[in-house]
Amino acid sequence: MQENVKRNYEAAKAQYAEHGIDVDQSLKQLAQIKISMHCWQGDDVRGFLNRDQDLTGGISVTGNYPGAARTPAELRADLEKALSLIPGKHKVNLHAIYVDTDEKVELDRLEPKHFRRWVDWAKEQGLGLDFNPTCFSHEKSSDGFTLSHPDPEIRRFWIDHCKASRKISAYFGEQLGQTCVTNVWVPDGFKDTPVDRMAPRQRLKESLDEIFAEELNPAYHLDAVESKLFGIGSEAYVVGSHEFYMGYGIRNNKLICLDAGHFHPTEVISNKLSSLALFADGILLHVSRPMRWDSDHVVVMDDELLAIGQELVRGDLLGKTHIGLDFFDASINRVAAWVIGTRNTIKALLRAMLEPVDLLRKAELEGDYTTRLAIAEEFKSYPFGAVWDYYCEQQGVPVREQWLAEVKAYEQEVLLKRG
Ligand SMILES: C[C@H](O)[C@H](O)[C@@H](O)C(=O)CO
Ligand SMILES: [Mn+2]
Repeated sequence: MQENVKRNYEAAKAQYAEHGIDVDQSLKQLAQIKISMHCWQGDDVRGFLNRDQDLTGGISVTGNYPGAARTPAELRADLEKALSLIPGKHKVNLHAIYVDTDEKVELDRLEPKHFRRWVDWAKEQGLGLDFNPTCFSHEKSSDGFTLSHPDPEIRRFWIDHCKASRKISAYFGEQLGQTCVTNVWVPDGFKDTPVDRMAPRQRLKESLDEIFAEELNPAYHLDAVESKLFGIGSEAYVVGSHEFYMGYGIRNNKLICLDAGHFHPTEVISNKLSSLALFADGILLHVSRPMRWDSDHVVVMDDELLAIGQELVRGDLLGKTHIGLDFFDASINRVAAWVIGTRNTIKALLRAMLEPVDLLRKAELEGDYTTRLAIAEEFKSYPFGAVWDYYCEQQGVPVREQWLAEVKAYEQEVLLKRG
């Protein structure tokens, strides 16, 4: 261990201890938290199933930074590089289009065997896996509708795809001995004001009921549903709105997925967690950074990220929350994007764990808002960075920006050699 890292850590630990904060205990807790790192940052949400298909579904990736992964093997190598620079043991979140098989197979016919190589790799790396049906970037979603489509044949295709996805998820869970969360997000919606808001929602509900009809072992598989306010091309109306999935998830014991970019621009998901936690079985987060819209920028240490960490820690919600990431930026090195966003998410949790919550809560209960504000502000400059450095060193990953040199070397040696 670097001498200065250890020395700074001991000094920081003593400062926190003065307020009753057990830093070693916090680091033990932090090491238990798995972040689900989304594979789609590695290749701009292209996948391997229909590589010539444009990205659709009202989401968009901009930038042309060289080195995007072109094959499952390249994507795994990039993920490995990123994960080697992030402290802790985590999960990788796959979309169905990231299937790794030599067979030509359609989305509704996918089977666990088509993902065997991913499972072998995850076992080898000691990782968990999460999953998502891909209800976009396909000819059968070209008019913007999938599970709520008025045509029963198209609906059937997407229902079967989602059912197949649950089987794959259960297989992941069984093989890896840990829960696989499978998140259903569909882009369905209208660009302009609809006449009938009810019928598509009724159809979506019926499709979901059929998809979830088969009970699967929750030790290995959990379902989540993700809402959205608007997308590109669904500005006026999204079938799977927040109210729709709040109702659906609570009534049917599904995890409710909150994506940081899926609400009104001044609305924050941190303020929703405590309410949702009182009524929902569990929560899935898509930690993202909306820049004026659902732009999926790389997660940085901003107020909202810290607020999410604080809500999870203060509300004791880490046990019922699955933390996933959802950003995609093709204007910077994609491995660096993962490292920055994932390290920040973990760092925000650490910052939240190093706050004198009991003291702040007591001040609030007593109506002493002066103390609440004063202490909260002073703690913003407490030496959490020294604790973070120590944690990185303890977990065997680079301290501070030292990881960047490794990414730059990987860029030279691997990424820039891709055509
Ligand atoms: C690729 C993801 O499934 C997608 O980003 C979804 O989670 C979403 O957030 C759509 O806006
Ligand atoms: Mn999302």
